Amino acid sequence: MALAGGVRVRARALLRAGAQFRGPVLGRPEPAAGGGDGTRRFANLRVLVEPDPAAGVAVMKLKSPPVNSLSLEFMTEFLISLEKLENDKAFRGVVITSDCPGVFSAGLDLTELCGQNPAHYAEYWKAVQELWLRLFLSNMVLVAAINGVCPAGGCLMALTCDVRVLADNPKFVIGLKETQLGIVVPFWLKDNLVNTIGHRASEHALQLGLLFPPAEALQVGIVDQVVPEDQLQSTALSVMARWMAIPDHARHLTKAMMRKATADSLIKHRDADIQNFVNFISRDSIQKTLQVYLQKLKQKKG
Ligand SMILES: CC/C=C\C/C=C\CCCC/C=C/C(=O)SCCNC(=O)CCNC(=O)[C@H](O)C(C)(C)COP(=O)(O)OP(=O)(O)OC[C@H]1O[C@@H](n2cnc3c(N)ncnc32)[C@H](O)[C@@H]1OP(=O)(O)O
Repeated sequence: MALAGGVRVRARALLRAGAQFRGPVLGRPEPAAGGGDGTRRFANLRVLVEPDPAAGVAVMKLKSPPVNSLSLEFMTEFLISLEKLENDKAFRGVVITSDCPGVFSAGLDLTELCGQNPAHYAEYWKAVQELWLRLFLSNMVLVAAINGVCPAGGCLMALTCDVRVLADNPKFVIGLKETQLGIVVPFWLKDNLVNTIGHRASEHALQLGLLFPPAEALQVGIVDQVVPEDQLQSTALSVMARWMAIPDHARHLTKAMMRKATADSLIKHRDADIQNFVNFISRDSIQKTLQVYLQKLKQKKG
């Protein structure tokens, strides 16, 4: 699936501005881009990709400090990296994890949702839809190695994955807390949750805006495994190895079959969903609530 129009334009702008794959990452000298040794890492500004072509797997590390919030730039860069892996036949699986200590992703970037104009909200929501669709319909096996708090839009990303492994730390809660912020999850994210944990559990989780700590997350089924923090990466890779043992075409066709109806319901109503979002987020009452919330977050330290 190709990037949607607005996101593609922004992607091109980012690439022109230099957000392409580059050699040295984390201060380590590496072969020049295109060196072809098959082992080097590559990165744009906010996503670090560690490829292991021999295993057919890449680890994507979200590194948009402080909290990996889903800004337009971050989502665009993420999708560029994902598309690059999708287009490279060497890669059949991706582990998604965070490079920001204690936070997988804080979800939608609240500064993108506050005090902007309708055109911006429309562009932003289109990018959120695109992020979800591209992950949800990915040909590759996606394993989320959740090494931090994972609320709302962070959970959205994790829910698109085939498997979620959560590090066992009571601070690492996961869930769709939207109602606590006075906002409502879109129907397609609700469907994604229902497909994952069932209808009744979703009703409770969504209405109450529940954030599940590890043991509860496992019990309700929003994650598949909880492991000690120091075993997260190795567990994610061994889960991946199990999935990689299945012939790709059969696995992928099965995944597509299982997910088609849920994805189609958004694909058929993308414009209406954008309009709905713009109308909702532009309301004075919603703007006020989000601004107060953002201010509270900012004052936390002070
Ligand atoms: C069609 C449908 C119609 C309508 C639907 C409308 C909307 C639906 C959207 C549904 C999908 C998803 C929604 C969302 O994702 S909303 C965002 C929800 N996220 C949160 O509530 C998390 C908020 N953040 C936190 O709780 C903490 O920051 C966190 C992640 C626990 C980390 O804590 P800590 O390490 O202590 O870090 P700080 O809190 O000090 O934060 C550091 C820094 O980051 C800023 N920040 C945090 N979160 C966000 C964010 N989500 N967006 C933007 N900025 C964020 C924070 O303000 C601090 O900034 P500073 O300048 O002070 O450094």
